[in-house]
Amino acid sequence: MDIAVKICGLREPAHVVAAAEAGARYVGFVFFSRSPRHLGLADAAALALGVPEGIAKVALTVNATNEELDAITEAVPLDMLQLHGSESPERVAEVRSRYGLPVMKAVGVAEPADLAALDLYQTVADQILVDAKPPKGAVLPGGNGLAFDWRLMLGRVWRRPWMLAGGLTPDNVALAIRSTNARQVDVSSGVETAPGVKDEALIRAFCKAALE
Ligand SMILES: O=C(O)c1ccccc1N[C@@H]1O[C@H](COP(=O)(O)O)[C@@H](O)[C@H]1O
Repeated sequence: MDIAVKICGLREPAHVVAAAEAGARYVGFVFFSRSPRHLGLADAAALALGVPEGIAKVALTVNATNEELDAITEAVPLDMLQLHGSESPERVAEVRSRYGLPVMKAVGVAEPADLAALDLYQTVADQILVDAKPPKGAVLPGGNGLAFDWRLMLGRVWRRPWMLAGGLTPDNVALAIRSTNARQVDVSSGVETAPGVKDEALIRAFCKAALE
């Protein structure tokens, strides 16, 4: 089975190397100051330069303004924008056209009613990211290490490529793939030893479990 892995929230060159060597197809950089994974522009630009050809560099933003997105896209060589806030379908379409980059829109899922948003966003985004809905009052809209009930995904078909996220770890990613039929998986906290602290061995273990 051809599975694509995204390792999100990278901050260290050694972790980019580990992700690349382990077969990840996407690496994510977080531009959200409240996240322990937040990167400044200069650090992100330097990190992006070390990403091997063929691995997509994804900028994760949360309700970013045009000014913020202008600064990010001017400073950092990117292949995709991940919109992880409450961006409307119109805003997703605007960002896609303004920056000429593929856009992946994240949608938080906790119950069947949440899936309707996926139908809507697939009409304007290049990809959709199905993540767990954050708990009420959470500081972060994602990256909380929280999974949702994968049975909600049974029988769902979308016309756009989609990625499964939320609480994935080296221990559960194979089951998550089998349970949801996902062809793409995204992880952040599941390959960390503390919030924002990635671990090479966990990155390699996650990729191995997802890809074998
Ligand atoms: O990782 C973050 O800090 C983050 C901040 C704001 C929005 C999203 C964030 N991460 C994304 O959340 C999902 C799930 O992460 P986890 O594996 O459950 O920790 C994933 O798509 C990350 O890209």
